[in-house]
Amino acid sequence: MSADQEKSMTGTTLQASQLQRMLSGQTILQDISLTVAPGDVVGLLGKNGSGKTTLLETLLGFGFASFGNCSVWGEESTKMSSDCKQRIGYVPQRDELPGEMTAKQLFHLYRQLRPRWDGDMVERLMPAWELSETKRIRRMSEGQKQKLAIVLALAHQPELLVLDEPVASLDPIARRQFFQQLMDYACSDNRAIIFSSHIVSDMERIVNRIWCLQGGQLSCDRTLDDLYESVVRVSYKGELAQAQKVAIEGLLHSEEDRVGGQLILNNWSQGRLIALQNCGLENITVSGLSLEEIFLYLHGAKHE
Ligand SMILES: Nc1ncnc2c1ncn2[C@@H]1O[C@H](COP(=O)(O)OP(=O)(O)OP(=O)(O)O)[C@@H](O)[C@H]1O
Repeated sequence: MSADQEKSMTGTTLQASQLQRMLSGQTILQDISLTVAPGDVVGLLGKNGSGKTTLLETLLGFGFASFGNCSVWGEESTKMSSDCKQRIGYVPQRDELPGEMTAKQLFHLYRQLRPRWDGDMVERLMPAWELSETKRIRRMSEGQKQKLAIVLALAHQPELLVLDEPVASLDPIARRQFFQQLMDYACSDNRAIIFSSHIVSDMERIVNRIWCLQGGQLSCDRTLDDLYESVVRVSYKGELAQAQKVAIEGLLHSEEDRVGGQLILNNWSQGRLIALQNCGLENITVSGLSLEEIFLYLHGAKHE
């Protein structure tokens, strides 16, 4: 193992502290502190306009923070050396591929620029993903362009892979192939992945950490397991007075039926069961939620 590889196994891949970003006089990102370590597969969730693209672009140094700082492998994001950039793969939300070129021409170019180019992977993925090497990129469909952008981002075996809505234009079969490829890629311990997507069910299969952006602020930065254990559905028999309900910590949602009801609670711990029993509730059962349900409840978007 090289010294560089050893360093990235143990060190922090990416770090941001009190990050703020203003655009056209508006605060888009506010007070964001986070770290990414080798082995992290981070899913970035947030409503339209919550700041996901702006955050990813700022972390990678495509724009300057108005306050705070961010760095990749210890190098300030906006001043990264070319060595550092070589270790990153990025798929932007909007296609930025040169339309007049073919994939074959692009590969030829990239192979010269990127020492760790994995020609075997490219040769395997192109037919598997039904991509033409000889068609001009501008004649490709949006989904085909997105797939090509993913191949290009993966082909130099980056240690940090950042994907901004990589599956938005992909059909269900292509999405499955993409996630399989991403899982293979994530198997190597020294790699880290950050990707944003609105398709939460897909994300759930691969990530081990979740970031939620709400109005430009990082409202959640938790491991997936922690989130599953923390946000739960509690079913009960009995009746809760309004005053009792208001006093329940972390209550995200509640609904009642003739014999009892359900509570969706944040920050759940087994110790809280006694407090609910003390409210006179019986037959209390606690069950988990899907990531999509958790996301909707945390955003107050799940209705009775
Ligand atoms: N150059 C800019 N000038 C002013 N405002 C901007 C600029 N770029 C983005 N914004 C605003 O910043 C906010 C966040 O945009 P961003 O694209 O980061 O959101 P997003 O979470 O990626 O959204 P989506 O899910 O729709 O892709 C939006 O309100 C957007 O209008």
